[in-house]
Amino acid sequence: MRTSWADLAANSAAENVGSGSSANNGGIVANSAPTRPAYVPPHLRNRPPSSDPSPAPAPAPAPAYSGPASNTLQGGSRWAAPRNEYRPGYGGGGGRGSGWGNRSGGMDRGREREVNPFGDDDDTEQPFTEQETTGINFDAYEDIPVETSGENVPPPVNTFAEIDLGDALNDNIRRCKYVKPTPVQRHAIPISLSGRDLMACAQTGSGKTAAFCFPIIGGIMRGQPVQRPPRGARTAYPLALILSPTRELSVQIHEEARKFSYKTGVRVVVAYGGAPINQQLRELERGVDILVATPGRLVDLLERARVSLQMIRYLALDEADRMLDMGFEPQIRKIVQQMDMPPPGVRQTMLFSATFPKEIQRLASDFLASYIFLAVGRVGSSTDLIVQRVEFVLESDKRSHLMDLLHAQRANGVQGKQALTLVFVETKKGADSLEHWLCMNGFPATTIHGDRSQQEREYALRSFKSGNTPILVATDVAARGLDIPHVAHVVNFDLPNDIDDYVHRIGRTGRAGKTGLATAFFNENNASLARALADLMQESNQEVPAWLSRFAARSSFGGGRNRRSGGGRFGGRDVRRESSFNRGGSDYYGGGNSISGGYGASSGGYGGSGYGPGVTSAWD
Ligand SMILES: Nc1ncnc2c1ncn2[C@@H]1O[C@H](COP(=O)(O)OP(=O)(O)OP(=O)(O)O)[C@@H](O)[C@H]1O
Repeated sequence: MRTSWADLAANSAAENVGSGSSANNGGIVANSAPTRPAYVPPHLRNRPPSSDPSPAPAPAPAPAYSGPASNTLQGGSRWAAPRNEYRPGYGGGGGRGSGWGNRSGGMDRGREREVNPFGDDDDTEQPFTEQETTGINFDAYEDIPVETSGENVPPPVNTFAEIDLGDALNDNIRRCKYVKPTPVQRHAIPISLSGRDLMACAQTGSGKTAAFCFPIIGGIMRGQPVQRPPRGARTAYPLALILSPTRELSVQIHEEARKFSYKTGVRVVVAYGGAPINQQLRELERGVDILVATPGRLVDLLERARVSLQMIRYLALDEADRMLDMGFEPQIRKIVQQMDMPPPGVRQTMLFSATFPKEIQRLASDFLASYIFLAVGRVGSSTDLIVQRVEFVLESDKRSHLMDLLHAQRANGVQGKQALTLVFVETKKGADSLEHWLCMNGFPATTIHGDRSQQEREYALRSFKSGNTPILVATDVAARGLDIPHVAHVVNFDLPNDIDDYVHRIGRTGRAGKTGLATAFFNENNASLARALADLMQESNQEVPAWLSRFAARSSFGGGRNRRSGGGRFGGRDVRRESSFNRGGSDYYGGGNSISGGYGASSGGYGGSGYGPGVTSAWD
């Protein structure tokens, strides 16, 4: 028997409230070094002060795949700068392992102290142990069917210990309290470490960020030494590029990547629009191994010749389907195909998302070479950890209905604390107006949308995360990727037109094994979404109201980009399995492998009217 939504909210709140503030420090951590330090490439960092700065190349493990590892840019003589131009300066240390050369060992030079992104001084000597509490409920993921396709797929691992990530990175995994890899990590990390290109689809909140960060950081640590331009050069030459669609998501990925790369000697820099470019330029001048960026700001930096992509070995697109849709595709093509980035097969490319429409998969194959397709759970499915409710609410009743929900939630709150509630609306004006109305009615709320300044956006997010303002009214700018602990309830005050957007929105709760609640207000205006919504809910074992089923039966296949129309429940995975897929021989499909659970034939397809309306102005 189902409990009431208020009970669910209370339960969810109990799980989500009170395990300490997660206030976000936000943005780039300013370094307090009095003088500007020289950039030191990873292979020259962490050497004893008296040692010869000329590096002995790290003995890189023989790669199983001859792609990026044989990159002619690696260790090449493109840059004739004398090696003693580089001076140790960026912190590092702690490495104990063999086979990781001089990248993981060493010490802080005192020239520039690496800020501890964990904000503590813990030591990390304890081994990985199952007993440690991480808050993640792995049982929730055990039954998820996994499918891979492509040639020679490397086998998954069960533990981090099985993966050769190096001591420094392993220490950081412990600091993050990750005891064992999530399913997407179990599969994706060995694939990426073997050098293969990857298109990976896994549910929201299932740990995709680490799945692409670990192989990049590990790869840079053990890669061949790279010679880059001398100190003081104005152009930065990152080895890895991680692109994401929003500023806040780029900031978040940067924060995560800094934790994972702490004391590895790998330097991560973020560049995104709306923030002063000068500070970002200064960070880039100090050197960058991994650049996390939004496309607009990156194009700006490329046009100013402040960043060159010619040494890129790793390209990761987070929210890849969004990055390749109509709104972003031209910018992505410019960055990836029309500047100086090495082509597919030379660089290694990783695409990650919780949703991967087929037309986007087809497009994405332009950026990949002989890739492996990985689906953890059905492509575009929502996690069963989220209890989904859909209620029929007329436009004119939405505010009072929201008020009822919030009152009940407050009454059921834990220790008088309002659980964090994220309310999605369609327009920026609508967001401001609803925020004002909520505040007037005694519910502290803030907003995040594209008309707010970046400072306001970051402030709003911090205030929400810390619980100071427990209601955040947002447009789709907050729909993807944001990992905000303790969000107990997502309300779709206005439903999106696209079911994939709905999947990402509700995915702001029910993350990392925790449960969550999502409530949608539905009325005639959303009829085109009815079928996709009903199918999605059914797939995730949710109660579908009879009235929604009637709407779904009435609605034609034409609206809502109904990805399930014409397909079986588990149909529609790797597009290469479809006979219609033909990229002129530039790629191939090497067979499929369903690891657990069975999938029907790939007969699905979009019955919808083409890809959605493109990008709303909320996006960066
Ligand atoms: N192996 C692990 N053990 C414990 N927690 C983990 C592990 N991997 C990731 N997490 C945590 O799970 C949460 C969700 O991870 P992440 O943000 O990478 O999800 P995601 O799959 O990228 O979600 P989305 O699709 O919404 O972008 C984060 O708080 C992260 O720290």
